[in-house]
Amino acid sequence: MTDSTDLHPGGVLAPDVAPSTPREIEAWRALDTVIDPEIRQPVTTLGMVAAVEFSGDDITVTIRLTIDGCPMRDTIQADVGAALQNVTEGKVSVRLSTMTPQQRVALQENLTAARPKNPFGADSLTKVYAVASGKGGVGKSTITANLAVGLAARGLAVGLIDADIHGFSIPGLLGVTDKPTKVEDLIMPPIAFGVKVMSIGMFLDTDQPVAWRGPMLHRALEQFITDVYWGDLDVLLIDLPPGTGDIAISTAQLLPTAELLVITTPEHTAAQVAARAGQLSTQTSQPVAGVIENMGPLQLPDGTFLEVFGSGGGQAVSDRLTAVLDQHVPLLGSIPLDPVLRADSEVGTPSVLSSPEAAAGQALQSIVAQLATTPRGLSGRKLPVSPK
Ligand SMILES: Nc1ncnc2c1ncn2[C@@H]1O[C@H](COP(=O)(O)OP(=O)(O)OP(=O)(O)O)[C@@H](O)[C@H]1O
Repeated sequence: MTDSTDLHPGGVLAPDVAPSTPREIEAWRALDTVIDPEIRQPVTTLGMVAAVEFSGDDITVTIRLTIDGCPMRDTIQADVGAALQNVTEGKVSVRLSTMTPQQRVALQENLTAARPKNPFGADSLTKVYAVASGKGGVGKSTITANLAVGLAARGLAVGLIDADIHGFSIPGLLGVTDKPTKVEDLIMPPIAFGVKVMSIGMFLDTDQPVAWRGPMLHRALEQFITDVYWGDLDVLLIDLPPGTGDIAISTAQLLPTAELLVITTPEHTAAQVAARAGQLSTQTSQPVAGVIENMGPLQLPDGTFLEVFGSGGGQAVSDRLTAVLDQHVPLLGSIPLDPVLRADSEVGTPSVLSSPEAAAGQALQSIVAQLATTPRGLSGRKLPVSPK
């Protein structure tokens, strides 16, 4: 008899029927390639495979989902079926069951065992960008959502926290309707376009107004950081509320390696307000990674440009912050006013993917390229984080 204990976890997460024959072991190895979409680890190591049973050439696999009604059930079922196609000529059936409470506790313990309470603390290798603006309506959330999706499309593991608690719009921008699932006390963020997304909006009725004070906002952000299973992220983006409020200070405390991205429109008054938001970084010791101008000149069908919101604001903020902070703060790009970006946002399909040839899509791609860092999983090298 072959010892198969290295193929699967033990204890309560051990399979009901352990693989023993060469065929079963081969099937088990094929299942190693099936990655749970939420946890991003092989279903075999998570204890999600309860049994692999042959009847002649037909094979039946029993998968334990973490919770009943898991939103990823169809994906997991399809991936398991696909992984076993080459293992047998016979029929492949995938049966779904649900973990027991004891199994869920064991899984949560396994997932959190080696994890620091704050996975984005001072020693973290994750690049953290907090996206700030001086005032509302400048397109901060739209840009944050697009940057996250663009970075994920380049193979980076990306998380996105919507900390714009009063005006949360990230779920809509990414078409997320799923609620986060829970494995005991651990929250599994929904995934959209490869990005793990958390928003307070996922816990509220859509029409409910939110009147939260500073300490509650701090606690909400803290929970998003400590109670959510983010896994190993290359990049974490935070969509901050507009202005220089409490949550910006909380971000600096809870995410000590965070760098700011400052969004402004081209007009002079907006640039002044944006520069003030950027200067807050002197109080919180956060470097400013760059400035992004949004709603720049709109190209008309005759090829001329219409400066709806004026011009030069992005460069002005970059110059001002470079002068005031003791560092070069680059203008990372100017995204033009583009009806395509607005229309894509409305239906939850980010332009960076769905309209890369449009004017805004191209500008966003260029900014993504500047922010992209080497995927940690592939390189095994440390990321250039710069803790203050
Ligand atoms: N470059 C652009 N071209 C056309 N429309 C844009 C552009 N950028 C943003 N918009 C539109 O402007 C509106 C405001 O954008 P968004 O909600 O992202 O702003 P915001 O700065 O996050 O606002 P708040 O912080 O108040 O939530 C949205 O309807 C969005 O689709």
